[in-house]
Amino acid sequence: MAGKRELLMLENFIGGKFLPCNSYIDSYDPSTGEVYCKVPNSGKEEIEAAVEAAREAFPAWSSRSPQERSLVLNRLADVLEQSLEELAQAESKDQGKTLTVARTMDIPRSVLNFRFFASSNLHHVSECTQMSHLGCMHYTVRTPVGIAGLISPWNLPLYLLTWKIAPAVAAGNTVVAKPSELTSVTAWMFCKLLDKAGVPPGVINIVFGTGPRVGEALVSHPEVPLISFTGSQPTAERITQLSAPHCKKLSLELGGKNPAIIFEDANLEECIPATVRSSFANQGEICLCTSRIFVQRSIYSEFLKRFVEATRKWKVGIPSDPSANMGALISKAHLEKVRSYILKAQTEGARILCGEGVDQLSLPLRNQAGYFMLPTVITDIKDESRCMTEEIFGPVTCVVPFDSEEEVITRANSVRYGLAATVWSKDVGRIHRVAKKLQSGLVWTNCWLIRELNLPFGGMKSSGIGREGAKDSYDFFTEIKTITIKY
Ligand SMILES: NC(=O)C1=CN([C@@H]2O[C@H](COP(=O)(O)OP(=O)(O)OC[C@H]3O[C@@H](n4cnc5c(N)ncnc54)[C@H](O)[C@@H]3O)[C@@H](O)[C@H]2O)C=CC1
Ligand SMILES: N/C(=C\C=C\C(=O)O)C(=O)O
Repeated sequence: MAGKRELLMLENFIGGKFLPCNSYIDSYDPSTGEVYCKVPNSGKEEIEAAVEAAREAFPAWSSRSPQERSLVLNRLADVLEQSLEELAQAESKDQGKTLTVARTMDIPRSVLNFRFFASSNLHHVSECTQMSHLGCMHYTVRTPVGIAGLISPWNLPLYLLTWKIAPAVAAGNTVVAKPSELTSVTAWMFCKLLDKAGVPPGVINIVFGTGPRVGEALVSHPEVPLISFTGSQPTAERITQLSAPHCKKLSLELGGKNPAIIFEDANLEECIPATVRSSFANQGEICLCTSRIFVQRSIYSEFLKRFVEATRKWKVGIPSDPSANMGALISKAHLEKVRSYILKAQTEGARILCGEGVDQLSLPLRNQAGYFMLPTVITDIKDESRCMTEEIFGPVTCVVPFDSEEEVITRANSVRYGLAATVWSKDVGRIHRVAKKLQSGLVWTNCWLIRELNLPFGGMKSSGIGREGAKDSYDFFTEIKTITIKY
């Protein structure tokens, strides 16, 4: 008889120490549907302890020079990089994404997050103005805000967690972070590296558990003046309510319903593979993924045919399969939610051209209870349909025709979200016109997801509040003060 498999037991990391918790939550391997890990089910008590540790560490950490803090961040990048393979394996197992994506995107970007903010933090300048007629000068100073509360989602676990931790600590704050309870493993592994990198105890505290229990305890804590959150719009609404009595600083990076606009002069050789990737990368579980594809009518049939052919080649496989383009979705509940959108579209008269319900998924026996589905293309669907207006956050994309530039801008802007758009055309004038009129925090033209970390990242409308990036993150994680000197 096979022996009982040992579960991975995570612990909170508070004040430089790993601490057990009174209760635990099951964490599943999305590629098999089996429980393989136990995550602390923390609450108020653990948040109290983490805030206390962060409070104690703050005076010394915030008094260090930016150069000294940068040295620590660079060491952290180095030790993360030395553990790249181990972290990639763990991220892929915990999240369901392919090992290739974890190896080439998630972990390298986590390393880069520390290197990038270690460097950008050395180059901030402040403003100064003169009032010579009054014998005055004025200047601004920035100081760290204090204890930063950071809440991250499950789609890019270590990547998005470090995108918050790095700028927060670079600016001199100490942090209490709460990763998603669905994907906590790499955050816990990251804690094991902090001492080696010379991060003092209490500077980075990580508390695990669910949103309603430990997330709300963190958001409501009166000594945490700032919350940076990435996740869903309903959770952002709750965080906003809980923060309001304390007037907390908020950065909210939320979902999208991102359009791709493909004009008749687009280079389809480049556009089709890029749009397959923008629709289905990371199982469609990236807030920047395309989910509404508008194609100019004169090339609509040709595009659709070639797009469906290319989608059918986007291989779903077990995460460790090097030839797989897509792994498993995050959870059973999420898989069911994504599938329910496809059923809804069908009942509204839309056509499913490939994927769910049309093609056959083939998986090894051991993975048949995993949360896999095929990339799915929907057409003949109305702009008002739920599939065209709500964030699905899975491998599902809709393709519809359009006639004119003005029309497609109105239709692209007709949803509540405004995060990322892509525009495909060779006409430079049109690209500038359309990009300017799109209600979207990011517009990629003739490409997708080329990131420039220096520049603002974030969304309009229900896609969020605030921006992240070199200067934007620094502004968010510091308080500004204007000082007047009369001489
Ligand atoms: N980056 C994005 O745009 C993301 C969007 N989503 C969207 O949200 C949908 C639901 O996914 P969820 O995992 O439920 O997202 P979520 O927004 O509930 O979870 C994100 C993080 O917030 C925490 N959280 C949840 N409730 C909280 C509360 N009341 N107070 C404080 N923290 C709380 C979670 O524990 C997690 O760490 C997805 O289907 C997708 O549409 C999900 C994850 C990332
Ligand atoms: N925030 C998300 C993606 C960010 C990507 C980046 O900063 O490059 C998300 O999917 O939630």
